[in-house]
Amino acid sequence: MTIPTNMENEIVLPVFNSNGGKTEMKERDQLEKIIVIGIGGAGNNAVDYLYKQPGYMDNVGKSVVHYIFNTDENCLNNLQCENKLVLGKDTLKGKGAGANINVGRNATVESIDEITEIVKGADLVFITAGMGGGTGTLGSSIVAETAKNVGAIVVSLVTLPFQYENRKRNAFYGIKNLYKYSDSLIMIDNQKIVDFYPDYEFTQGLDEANKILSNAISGVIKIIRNPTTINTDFEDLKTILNTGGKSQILYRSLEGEELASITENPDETIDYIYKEVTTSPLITRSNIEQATAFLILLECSSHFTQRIMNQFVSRFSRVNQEDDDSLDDLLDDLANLDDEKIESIENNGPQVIFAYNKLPNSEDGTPRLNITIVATGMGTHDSNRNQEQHETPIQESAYRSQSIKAQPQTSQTAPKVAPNTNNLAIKQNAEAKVLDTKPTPAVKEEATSNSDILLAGLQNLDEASRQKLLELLGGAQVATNNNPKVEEEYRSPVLPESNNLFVNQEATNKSTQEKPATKLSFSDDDLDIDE
Ligand SMILES: Nc1nc2c(ncn2[C@@H]2O[C@H](COP(=O)(O)OP(=O)(O)OP(=O)(O)O)[C@@H](O)[C@H]2O)c(=O)[nH]1
Repeated sequence: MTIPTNMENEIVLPVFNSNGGKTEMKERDQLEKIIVIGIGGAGNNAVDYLYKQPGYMDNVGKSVVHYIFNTDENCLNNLQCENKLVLGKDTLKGKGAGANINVGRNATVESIDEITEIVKGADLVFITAGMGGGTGTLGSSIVAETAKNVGAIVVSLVTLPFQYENRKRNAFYGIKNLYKYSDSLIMIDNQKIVDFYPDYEFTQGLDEANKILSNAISGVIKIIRNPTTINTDFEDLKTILNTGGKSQILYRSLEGEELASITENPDETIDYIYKEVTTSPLITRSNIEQATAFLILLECSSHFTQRIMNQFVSRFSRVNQEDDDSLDDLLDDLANLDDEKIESIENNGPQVIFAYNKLPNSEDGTPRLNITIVATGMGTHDSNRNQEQHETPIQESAYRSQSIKAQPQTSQTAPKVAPNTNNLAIKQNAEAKVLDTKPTPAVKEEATSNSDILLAGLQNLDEASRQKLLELLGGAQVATNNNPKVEEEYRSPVLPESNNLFVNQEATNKSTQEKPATKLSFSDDDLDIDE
């Protein structure tokens, strides 16, 4: 990808102050539009950490739009990021959601038109939040759904609560919803901060988690934005994320003693690097060995020779050199090479898209390595790389195929608050969003940590709830057109009393060929609301 230098093609993005009103305009070029949104206190802190990363704002951060959303206006005012949105300001008057996920969700829904305006035209949206609190837990999935609605790729990065907070249940609701609207979901387990850094001062420990969140975000942006010797771009990221399954973003920066033996003892050093990269202490289990596709950016000093690079990347692609020998017969007989013979070539290993950038050696001459990996396809049944065999995020969702790719924002007018059809659907779905999926006893027995419970739960619900969701979305989008009753319900800060929040039964019946509508039962009693 070449970065355009022609400033005539600039587009203009709206920037909000803490009142949700536009205060200034910023100019960007016509690169893919990338937006980073931190929602709730933890999400805000992660974006703030990103701002503080040395060199980030002077480099790739310049071409990215950053926002912080929160119900708590004070929290927003204390942070560096200039683009701020107070959620649910009319109702909450800038006060926080008080750890009540119902309040946080309604506040986000109240601000849905501003959020839509912000994500309009986005190609890639990062959403970061802490699961378990009032604002970010369900607010994040509403933002994610809105971003999917404009056709963006959504990468979500969240923290799981400390065990002592007793917020696992809320966190589970949040993760479950966010998972549906995310092309990639990365989870950092706060509890592991205690296990890995028991003697760190409290905020220093939190910063370790914030560092991982912000490194993952900046690593992916670098893959897209930084011109590299072997180039990668946004399309490469899309190819990898469209492989389907769960995905993981890993980042590691290494230098010094541990790498010093890379030229004398490459095998041992590569073992060390592989372990360092794939076992990041705070990230929930990644099962990276199950990945079916990788996007790997290696930025390294001159110590990393062709041979070493080949050995290292082969660890991920699981290439067996003998497989390549079997191609000799075909190469010797090129004149008779027909499609059938080409079809017989097996692509057994994961797909790997590789980017490389040379780094200067460190001052004392020792090696340096920054590695960013987007791994995906974990949890799909077929680990072969043939993409057609996977249910891709785009293929699987009628909702996504209906999504409208918005045009880049070119107007200088303030964001409108007129409701649109997609927003109404989101508002409606937000009410029905939380399914009744308490972890089964079996899951509880197996689970040993926050992340185990959450991950086991996600795996459990996946197929059935996805189907339910598709039915719901198919009906709901048609149904909510100009339905003032629905609009009114969504404006309401509290949920309707009815347990059955599936609003338009008639449309759903039509969309499911007169089968009974899928009922998504949900009441406030299902939520673990600390009041
Ligand atoms: N790693 C990390 N986790 C955090 C940080 N701040 C909060 N958390 C975690 O995120 C969870 C949610 O907290 P917040 O993000 O502050 O909550 P919120 O979404 O703003 O919700 P309300 O405060 O209730 O409006 C907490 O339970 C913590 O586990 C942070 O700076 N770093």
